[in-house]
Amino acid sequence: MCPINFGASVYTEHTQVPGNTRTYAGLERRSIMKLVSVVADLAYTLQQGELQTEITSIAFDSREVTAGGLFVAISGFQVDGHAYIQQAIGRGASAVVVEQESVAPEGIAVLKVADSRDALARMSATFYGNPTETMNLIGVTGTNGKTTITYFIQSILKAADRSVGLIGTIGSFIGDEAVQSRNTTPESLHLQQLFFQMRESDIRDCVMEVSSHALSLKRTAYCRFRTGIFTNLTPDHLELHHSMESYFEVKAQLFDRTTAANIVNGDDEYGRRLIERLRGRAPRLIRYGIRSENEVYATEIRCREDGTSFIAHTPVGRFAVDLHFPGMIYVYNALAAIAFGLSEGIDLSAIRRGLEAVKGIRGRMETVYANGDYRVIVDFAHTEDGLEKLLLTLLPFVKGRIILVFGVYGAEGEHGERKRLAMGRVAGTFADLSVVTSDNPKQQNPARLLLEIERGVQEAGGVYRSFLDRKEAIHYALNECRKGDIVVIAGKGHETTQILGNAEIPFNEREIVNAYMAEQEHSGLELSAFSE
Ligand SMILES: CC(=O)N[C@H]1[C@@H](OP(=O)(O)OP(=O)(O)OC[C@H]2O[C@@H](n3ccc(=O)[nH]c3=O)[C@H](O)[C@@H]2O)O[C@H](CO)[C@@H](O)[C@@H]1O[C@H](C)C(=O)N[C@@H](C)C(=O)N[C@H](CCC(=O)O)C(=O)O
Ligand SMILES: Nc1ncnc2c1ncn2[C@@H]1O[C@H](COP(=O)(O)OP(=O)(O)OP(=O)(O)O)[C@@H](O)[C@H]1O
Repeated sequence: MCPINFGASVYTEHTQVPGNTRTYAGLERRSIMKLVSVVADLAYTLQQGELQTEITSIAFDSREVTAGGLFVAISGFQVDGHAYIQQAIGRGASAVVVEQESVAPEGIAVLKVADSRDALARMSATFYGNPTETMNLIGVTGTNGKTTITYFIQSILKAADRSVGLIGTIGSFIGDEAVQSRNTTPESLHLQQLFFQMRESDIRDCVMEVSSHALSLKRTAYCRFRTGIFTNLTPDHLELHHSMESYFEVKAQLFDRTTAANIVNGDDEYGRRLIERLRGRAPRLIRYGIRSENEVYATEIRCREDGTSFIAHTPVGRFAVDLHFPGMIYVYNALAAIAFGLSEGIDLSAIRRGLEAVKGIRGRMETVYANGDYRVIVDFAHTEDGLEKLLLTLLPFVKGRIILVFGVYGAEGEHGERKRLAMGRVAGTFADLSVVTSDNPKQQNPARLLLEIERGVQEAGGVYRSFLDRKEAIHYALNECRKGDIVVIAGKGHETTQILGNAEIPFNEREIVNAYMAEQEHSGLELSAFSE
């Protein structure tokens, strides 16, 4: 019997997902497992207490501990979880797992491990009955394109009449039920809870985004992946990985753990390096890309303002596809999903139906306002590569100017600064007007971040204006918009908050744009503000 504890607070997230968002209230089921069973596959030293202690739940946050729970103390980036052991015990924890010498009252079991994050992953998988052992788990990794590919795969599996779970940046789905999430790849405990719930709902297929943070921080340890998909690798998250080499090595780890297929972008520089490494090894390797040397490739690619058509070539036949997304990046993302469909033996007509059924993804090339004269797009482009590809996709279709509103979140220090400079250069090169602003500056000085971005725009000879306040920046861009122009608001995509200091403030770009436009229309100002 597998113990379950889905309290209402098990999964507290910030971003919104579309659909009927699932809450865990009312789902709480309690079972009890002896500590000795929870740690059966764990290397540990028992410092005090009893292994016969009964455990009702696991928590890595003291604020979420419930009576009879097991608290795992993690030394974090911000604070040290060991400082919250007393709080966890105060909330009823009957056992704690630590990686530093810690004191606890008599009667509380204390287990010392080498790595708390790894221990959390191990115990969570055990506690929830190792659900991925009986699942078809597909992991998608790479810098850009993960979310889109997971949505394409979800839709292909649905077209093949299979129930599917999805875990990623915009949120997670247990079948059609949405679950909000904070991270692209949730913490190991939350992952195992999601997998468990999927199995409870008879869902065997699950497609998930696997971020490099997740791989580094052991969130996906003890998950059994059948298929791995690699999209591309361009500079991002270097504050954690320090170099592209170690960023690549972390991503590559996923492909040592797969059992059914590895699907890799053969046109990407790092994809080719991965292919060299995987060639001749099990499991089956499938390369995708535009070039015909790949097993799955595309010809006759035609981009329209509202979509892209192409002929997909596969070892078992070719077929026409018409995507609802404009641009080459979506051809790549679709080819990855096609390769997956093939590896699963799904027939080509279902693959095509699945791809064409994806009408839009929140914050991915999303038109949030349009009238005959101008269009406002929100997109999640937040890397140099993503921003460049977004602007290059739009360039052929814009009759007037591209007005780009963007900021760059990037960590403190040289990597963050380099990212801001690089994205500033891209904006200065391809946008007619850059409106530089803030994007989750968090604890950093927003004015300094803007100066670093501006330097890039200036180096590229771009025209720009800067506003610390993102809402003001959007208003300025909308007010500047003339017939034929496109306003692109990049960086936040699906996100609905702005993080300033430690505060997370509601910030919905769709609402801001539409409220402003409604106001203009109402006051009759549109004639002057949006004249040619
Ligand atoms: C940098 C990073 O990855 N941070 C993650 C990390 O948080 P942390 O180490 O900073 O946690 P902390 O605040 O120092 O706390 C340490 C420990 O003390 C505990 N604590 C804290 C306070 C308290 O009162 N009681 C208590 O027990 C915390 O629950 C935690 O276990 O562990 C947390 C729990 O798993 C994550 O939610 C958190 O992700 C934060 C929100 C984050 O922004 N992560 C980003 C960088 C991230 O992971 N991104 C990737 C990639 C996205 C992409 O592709 O672009 C993702 O997968 O989302
Ligand atoms: N194949 C691709 N190559 C380059 N850029 C892409 C690609 N696919 C999408 N993008 C850009 O990256 C943005 C994010 O796309 P998507 O959400 O699919 O990627 P992701 O890998 O999930 O990102 P993240 O992990 O940061 O959430 C898109 O809005 C688009 O601008």
